[in-house]
Amino acid sequence: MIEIKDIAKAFNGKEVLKGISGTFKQGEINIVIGGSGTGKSVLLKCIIGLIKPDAGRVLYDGRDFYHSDAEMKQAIRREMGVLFQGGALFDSQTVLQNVRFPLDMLTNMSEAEKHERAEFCLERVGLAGTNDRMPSEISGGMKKRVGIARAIVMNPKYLFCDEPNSGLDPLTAVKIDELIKEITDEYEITTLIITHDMNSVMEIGQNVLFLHQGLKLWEGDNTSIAHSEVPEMNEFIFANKLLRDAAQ
Ligand SMILES: Nc1ncnc2c1ncn2[C@@H]1O[C@H](COP(=O)(O)OP(=O)(O)OP(=O)(O)O)[C@@H](O)[C@H]1O
Repeated sequence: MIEIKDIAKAFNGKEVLKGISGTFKQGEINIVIGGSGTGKSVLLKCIIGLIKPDAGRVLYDGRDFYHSDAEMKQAIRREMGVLFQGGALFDSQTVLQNVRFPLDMLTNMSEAEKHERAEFCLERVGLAGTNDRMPSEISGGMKKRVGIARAIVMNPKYLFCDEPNSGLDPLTAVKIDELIKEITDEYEITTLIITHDMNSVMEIGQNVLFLHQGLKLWEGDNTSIAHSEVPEMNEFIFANKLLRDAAQ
């Protein structure tokens, strides 16, 4: 479980996050949604330690990240898997080398163990047999899968996905969502996704936080989202005609 408490962040006097709190439960898909520029990426970066918030706390199973010593911070970092926007693969490395990269950097496993673990993760995401392909030789959906394999290679307790569906066709996007959900269930991971994709929210969002101009305006599950009485959120979700029609 991850708890965030009153996270605030300003850049050059401009408040981007104005005190965000929430709880992300283990084994669940937690989604932060909101329009462009509402602070989703900054919040994610504050949670994973890439940007230090001006105020607030981030608790990883009770361990206060920003009030931990270097050793504890390092231990928490090793429990995180991150799927970066666009996959962020190394173009000059093969698929297998990309997946085993965290093992090379952070473990002293033998070559055979690293190979076996990376291959296992590639199989788990449906990419058996692609070890030696280069990122330029695979599709956008496959790149996301490689990114997921790399994010889970260290067996994370916490999985963070930044816009996992960006640039994918709708069918591939659904498959990626399903894969993230399956992996979350299977390994009981605390998963946090940031997105503006309402399809993901409706498909897999078990706990959804809506951000607007640096504030959390709504929180709930995907079954109650269509009945929200928050105007800003209704405007955001019903921008999608299909959802508008479905709600009538
Ligand atoms: N390092 C930074 N320095 C200054 N301003 C920043 C920095 N990072 C983000 N911002 C500002 O913070 C605001 C929120 O940005 P953020 O990237 O979190 O939005 P977002 O909700 O993720 O948007 P999008 O969905 O378009 O990615 C924006 O106005 C952005 O310009």
